[in-house]
Amino acid sequence: MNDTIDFDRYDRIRPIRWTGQALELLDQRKLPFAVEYVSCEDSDAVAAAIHALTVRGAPAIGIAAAWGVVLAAKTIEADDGATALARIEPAMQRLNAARPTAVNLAWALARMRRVLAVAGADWREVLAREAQAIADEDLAANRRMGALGAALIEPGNGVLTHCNTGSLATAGFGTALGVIRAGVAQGRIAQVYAGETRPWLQGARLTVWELEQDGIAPILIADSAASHLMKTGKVGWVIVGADRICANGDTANKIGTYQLAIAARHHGVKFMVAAPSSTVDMETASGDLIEIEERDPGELFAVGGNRTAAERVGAWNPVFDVTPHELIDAIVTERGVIERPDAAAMKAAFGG
Ligand SMILES: CSC[C@H]1O[C@H](OP(=O)(O)O)[C@H](O)[C@@H]1O
Repeated sequence: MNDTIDFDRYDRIRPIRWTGQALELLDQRKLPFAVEYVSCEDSDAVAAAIHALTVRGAPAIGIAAAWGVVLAAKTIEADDGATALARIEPAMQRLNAARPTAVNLAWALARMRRVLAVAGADWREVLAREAQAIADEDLAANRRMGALGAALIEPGNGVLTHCNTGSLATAGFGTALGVIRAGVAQGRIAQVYAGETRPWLQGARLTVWELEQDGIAPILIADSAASHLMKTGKVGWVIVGADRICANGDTANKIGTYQLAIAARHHGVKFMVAAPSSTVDMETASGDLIEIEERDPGELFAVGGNRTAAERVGAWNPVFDVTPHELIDAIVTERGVIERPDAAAMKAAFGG
């Protein structure tokens, strides 16, 4: 076992590219069968890309929104930041409305507002520097989280992950998938199991693709096989990401996470949430206050454009759920590990 991570091998995918004039997004609707970037020339194109899941994943949508603000600045005339802020606010509201659950979107926009409000005549350059800083800090946070989370994993076990929390969902390396990459690199993880993650198949399409780029061979399972896998004793940890972690540790994440946590506790499997501090929302007291995004029921009727459901059927498509903090064994951020998270532990770690 070693404690080094070869980032040249494990951190090569970049879903978001800033050209200086436009934002290029790796189109995650088309992976793994096509690797294509789309170019966003204005902030509304970025908002549309976030809503359409062209770019997705809590940290990644925050980063994309920050660059969306930079694109919006191209259309604004102002001599200082405060004047620009008033004029750019409508575009920021449209970016914020793109998706409701991941706090990173609002967090990134609030950060852009803070620097713009006090900027001078160079306010456009200030915005661009802040967007780049948000991306750079996310990458550094993911690499630190990887090491902190991997250190919790006893060597020799398998791990199960859900959805996609890798480079595609962040500035690079990933959150939960970063922990898994680090655990594999250090020889701690014997086998990675990936849940397909219906209906959008982030696991089957994105996580499997990412791991294959690293030379890691995951085993794909149906979402409905997760409890049965845990019963076999082959998995020591369930490791997932987050879209919003509340002041008491309740965590919103991809739909299906909650039932994984229930099954994990029943089978004595440990449950880890890995997310940067930009996903922590100390303003929201508990998980019942989180707005859960519901998407087009049509996402349940077909896969890859091929219908899989009988005709004339209704559907309900919430795309997140909330795992109560009592079912979480560890929350890992770049600031450290919170074991058995609750309101007191979160306050000690994040203030508020
Ligand atoms: C590090 S990504 C966090 C989070 O975002 C994903 O949701 P979506 O694919 O709908 O953007 C999923 O919940 C991940 O765990």
